[in-house]
Amino acid sequence: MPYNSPGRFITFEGGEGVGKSTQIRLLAQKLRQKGFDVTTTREPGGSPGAEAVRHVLLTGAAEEFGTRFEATLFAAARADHVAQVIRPAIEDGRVVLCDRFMDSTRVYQGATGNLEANFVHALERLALNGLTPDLTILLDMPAETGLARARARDEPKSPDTRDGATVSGQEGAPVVPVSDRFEREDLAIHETRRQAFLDLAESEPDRFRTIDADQSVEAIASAVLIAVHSVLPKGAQASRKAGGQGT
Ligand SMILES: Nc1ncnc2c1ncn2[C@@H]1O[C@H](COP(=O)(O)OP(=O)(O)OP(=O)(O)O)[C@@H](O)[C@H]1O
Ligand SMILES: Cc1cn([C@H]2C[C@H](O)[C@@H](COP(=O)(O)O)O2)c(=O)[nH]c1=O
Repeated sequence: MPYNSPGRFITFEGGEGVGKSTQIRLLAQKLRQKGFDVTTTREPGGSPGAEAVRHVLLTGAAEEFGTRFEATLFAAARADHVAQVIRPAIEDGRVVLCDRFMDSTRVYQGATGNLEANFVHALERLALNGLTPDLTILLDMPAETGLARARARDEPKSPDTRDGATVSGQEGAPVVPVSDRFEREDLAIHETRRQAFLDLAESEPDRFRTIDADQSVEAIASAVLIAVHSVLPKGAQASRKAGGQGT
């Protein structure tokens, strides 16, 4: 998105349970207090069509058809999400905060799903249609710690009440199982994903900011805010109504 447009697109990436939803919620609150109009969303999902596909992907119902099939479903969901929600929100001058985006496909289906790079790139080009995040926050921590957090979050709750099954603005979205099909994979695979995210961040230093997620919620939130300030439109907050409603 051109920097003379007030809209911004910020994605959060990282392994399981690293605190993406927590930080998006806190950042959205902070930005709204500053007067920005904020849209929070997530992948897979974020639009009615994509939310329908989310359930198929996360239950593992598509797994038996192979990684190409799953990756194509992720891309179909993303294309709808971009067209129906993300691009219109950015064009409307909103700050869009998205929980996972194209880098999750690069890592989960590409690096650990053994999908050929040209297949991943072709899907990405179709789904994004020219859009790229202004900033990607990578929350990094040992996979074991993130998984433990995710499991502690999920365990005491029934599948129907999982905190985090929906993100702000997605209430009423289809319920997902307590742990998704990817989360259940071996620790070694999750460690490979961690390294693949770090490699992506190193290869695109202008887009990525990597933050140590093995700190207090507050310390991470401060680091996130500093990173986000570098891409926010200067002076835009003064011209926007305080407390703008995100979806
Ligand atoms: N800095 C932190 N320290 C300790 N616990 C945390 C921290 N940040 C988040 N948590 C807790 O860890 C759990 C996972 O956090 P959260 O749901 O935000 O992660 P996530 O990255 O969105 O997870 P997922 O990958 O499963 O979507 C939650 O119970 C949350 O309250
Ligand atoms: C966008 C995207 C996601 N995934 C995987 C990563 C996670 O295991 C789940 C999403 O669940 P979350 O815990 O609610 O973040 O889906 C993927 O494999 N490929 C993707 O493109």
